[in-house]
Amino acid sequence: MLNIQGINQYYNQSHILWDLDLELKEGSCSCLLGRNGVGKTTLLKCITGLLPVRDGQMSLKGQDITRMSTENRARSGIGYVPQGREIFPLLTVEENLKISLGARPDKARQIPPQIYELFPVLKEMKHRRGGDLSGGQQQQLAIGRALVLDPKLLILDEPTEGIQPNIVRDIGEVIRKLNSELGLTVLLVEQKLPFARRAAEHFFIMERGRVVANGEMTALDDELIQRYLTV
Ligand SMILES: Nc1ncnc2c1ncn2[C@@H]1O[C@H](COP(=O)(O)OP(=O)(O)OP(=O)(O)O)[C@@H](O)[C@H]1O
Repeated sequence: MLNIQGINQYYNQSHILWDLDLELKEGSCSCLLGRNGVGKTTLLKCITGLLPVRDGQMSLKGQDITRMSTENRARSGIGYVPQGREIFPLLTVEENLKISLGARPDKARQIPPQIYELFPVLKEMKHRRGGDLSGGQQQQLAIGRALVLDPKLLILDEPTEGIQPNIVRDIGEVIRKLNSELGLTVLLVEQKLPFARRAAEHFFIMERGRVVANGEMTALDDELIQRYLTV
């Protein structure tokens, strides 16, 4: 459903992504792995349109999105939960969720009830300011905000970073549910291997701006871990 072919990306003169290819199958749940600085976040930002690619091609469900704006990619079905969550601390939980409503093609005015069903804590706290929530609650809010747009592909950048273990478990369950029950295609960047193994069925490993290995999560063995992931 997402097809990336030969993309190159630069920060000024620094060449970060090198002829990178990646393909996500419809309904799959994949984890992007790799040591710090190999280009994982950069790749996610290229997929969402936050960063331009110099060349190469990206398509979503057959539609060329390579030069499409971030807003139009969101409307086309790409949901993004950024690293560090980036919620609006002074807006309430409800306002944080409503901000995305304007971009829905159907111009819905109400927050889809499913979001409060997935994250009951957001309903309980809907009048609280985003900045007053715990890290785990803010992460749930960031995922909820991405879901407001009813995405087909959900991209999450380190969703468990700095979050207490019981909430990490909840987030893992929500990701599984979104993928297996609601059919969303999921791509996440994750440093915690046990979480990655539980949440995703496929892996992609990046090194120096390229995808150097990929496969079923069950094939992620000690040799690959030693070679590409151990610090
Ligand atoms: N805004 C920027 N300007 C210049 N260089 C950048 C910028 N953002 C990232 N880089 C560099 O690009 C490279 C890839 O960074 P990126 O954040 O994509 O890696 P990553 O694999 O996500 O790492 P991490 O696991 O630490 O988040 C790194 O060398 C980083 O220093």
